[in-house]
Amino acid sequence: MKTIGVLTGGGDCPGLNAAIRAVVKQAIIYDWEVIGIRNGWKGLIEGDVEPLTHYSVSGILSKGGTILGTSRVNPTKNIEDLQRLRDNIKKYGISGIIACGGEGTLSAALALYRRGIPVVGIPKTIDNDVSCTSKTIGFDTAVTIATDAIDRLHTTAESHHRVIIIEVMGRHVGWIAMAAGIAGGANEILIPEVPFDIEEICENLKQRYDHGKAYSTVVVAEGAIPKEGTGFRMPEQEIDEYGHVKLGGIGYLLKDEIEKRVGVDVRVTILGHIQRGGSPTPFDRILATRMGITAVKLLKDEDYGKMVALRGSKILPVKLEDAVAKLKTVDLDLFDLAKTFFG
Ligand SMILES: Nc1ncnc2c1ncn2[C@@H]1O[C@H](COP(=O)(O)OP(=O)(O)OP(=O)(O)O)[C@@H](O)[C@H]1O
Ligand SMILES: O=P(O)(O)OC[C@H]1O[C@](O)(CO)[C@@H](O)[C@@H]1O
Ligand SMILES: [Mg+2]
Repeated sequence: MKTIGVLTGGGDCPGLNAAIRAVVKQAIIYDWEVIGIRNGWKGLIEGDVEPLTHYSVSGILSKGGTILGTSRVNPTKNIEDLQRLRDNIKKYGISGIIACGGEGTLSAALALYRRGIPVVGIPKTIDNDVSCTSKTIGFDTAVTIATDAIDRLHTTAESHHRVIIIEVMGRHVGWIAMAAGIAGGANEILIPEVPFDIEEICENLKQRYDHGKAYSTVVVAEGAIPKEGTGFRMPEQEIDEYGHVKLGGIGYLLKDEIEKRVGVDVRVTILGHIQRGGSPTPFDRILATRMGITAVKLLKDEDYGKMVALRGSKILPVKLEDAVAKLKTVDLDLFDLAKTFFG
């Protein structure tokens, strides 16, 4: 009999509960015990844990968020926390840890693995920016929500002959913007990987009006940046308690520029955390279920330091160090395809 621990770290996303449920169900088949670690690595440092049984995971498959809670705490920040974490692993008899997280939480998992802690990772983040896996848990749901929003904003933009800017999440990468932009037929898509030229965008929008298309939808990732020397100034940005730049608001900067340069009525919708809430899509439920089960199997094989990944149609292990070596940025061939529909 083994005892394993499971935690969720970083921003929450739909599908985490489906993964936790799968971990618990598979562990029960092996006759193992599962300890739920509350609020990411913080719970392991503080010894904030709860046993997870059949009953604790009953009815959570379709529920958004994470029943375990989450945080962005770095367990390797100081030696004292690291020691407390080790003491708690010993205290609760944990022989393997499953960490569900984005590149930050998984980098911490790798750092712990390198210090001898038996850990495997499950990639989750609406941003879809973890390498070595074609999809992360939560991305499909976020794209579905953003596409629905674009569809709805499209009809009102058309009725009022307006430009509507839809700002979506995507701190370092533009996967949500690109996927939802293509699916929703956006007239412009702005992503962090390809700095934008405000003059070019305004020219395209003007041309649409000249050609009788008296409305437009513009999708912008929150982390989009202007091309240098193109006359678009970004304000100073605030930093949050975990050292992340506080994003959100590029849509309003674009609005001012477009109104000034094109002379049309512009409205802005910032989708924000709506993209991270609510029920996961069937795709995310299935992905999370498969990943959760495979992660437990890796612990059974004592195949630590790995992350489960979607490779083609299979869920396979990859090295954590490869998964976090660099962010998975947008496929620029796909972005080129999206450009066919700009203007
Ligand atoms: N190289 C690293 N080593 C140890 N800890 C790290 C490392 N990089 C990031 N972290 C910790 O992981 C936390 C979570 O990272 P982050 O906030 O990026 O979330 P995430 O897990 O990537 O999920 P998401 O990006 O979807 O919100 C960070 O706040 C930081 O404390
Ligand atoms: O929950 P917070 O701290 O506002 O985090 C927002 C960030 O989290 C993410 O949603 C990733 O989970 C980013 O796209 C976004 O920038
Ligand atoms: Mg991250």
